[in-house]
Amino acid sequence: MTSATPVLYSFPSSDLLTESLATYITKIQKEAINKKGRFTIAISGGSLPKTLRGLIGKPGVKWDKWHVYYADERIVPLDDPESNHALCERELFSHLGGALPAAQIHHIDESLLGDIEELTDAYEGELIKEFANKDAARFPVFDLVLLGMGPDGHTASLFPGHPLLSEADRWVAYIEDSPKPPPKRITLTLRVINHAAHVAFVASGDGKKDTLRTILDEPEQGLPCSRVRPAHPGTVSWFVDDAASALTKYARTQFGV
Ligand SMILES: O=C1O[C@H](COP(=O)(O)O)[C@@H](O)[C@H](O)[C@H]1O
Repeated sequence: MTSATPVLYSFPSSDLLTESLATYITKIQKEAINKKGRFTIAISGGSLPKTLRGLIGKPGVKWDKWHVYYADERIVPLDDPESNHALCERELFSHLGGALPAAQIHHIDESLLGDIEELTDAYEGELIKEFANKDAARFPVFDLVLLGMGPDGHTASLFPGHPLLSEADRWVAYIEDSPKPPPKRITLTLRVINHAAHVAFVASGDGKKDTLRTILDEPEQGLPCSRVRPAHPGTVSWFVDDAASALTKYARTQFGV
């Protein structure tokens, strides 16, 4: 089975990056809705939610068709500053005037914070409700997964050298020893990410340039981000700024949809 080759888009400013990312997401959303009447997306936390501001007020975004999941989440209350859901609420959802129904934003069950195994099963159950039997695939096929890139090359809550990278069965898995705080998290597994129709990474700033070079120029090092290669006909794109791409020799593609 062939897997997608990364496509690199690099932008001179954060405004251009966010605008182009919004255009890209809107296009994928339109294709998904035309095909099946809904759009399934998994969103990361960290610096990513802020880069989605270009979607706010953008014509053509059909929020009522969105079904949002988290690529990873920290095991903290939903209003905790460490929560990826809280971050997405603050940066995006709270600016939509209720256009994206709350029931279509699938966050962790806060009543299960004390039992990470049960919480993980419950979150996997949310995905099963959406995806099981829809396309007869063993793994869910998200229309789009949006990922960040940590300075150590981690993505979602998949960390370099961690055994979770080899999880072959689960859709959602938990980690209790995350090297980046907080230690307890859940994450989509690499298998799920690599079954998505489209995956897009977003990374910006000078602090990311060494890691981005390793990921794109030396994929054989096997950093988690390099291991994101959706199977054909899936795609993997990188939306970065010129500061982050300053060291990579990887070929740039002119953005245009
Ligand atoms: O801990 C996390 O880190 C990654 C990367 O974050 P960034 O701030 O360096 O962009 C993020 O994608 C993930 O969702 C988050 O839980």
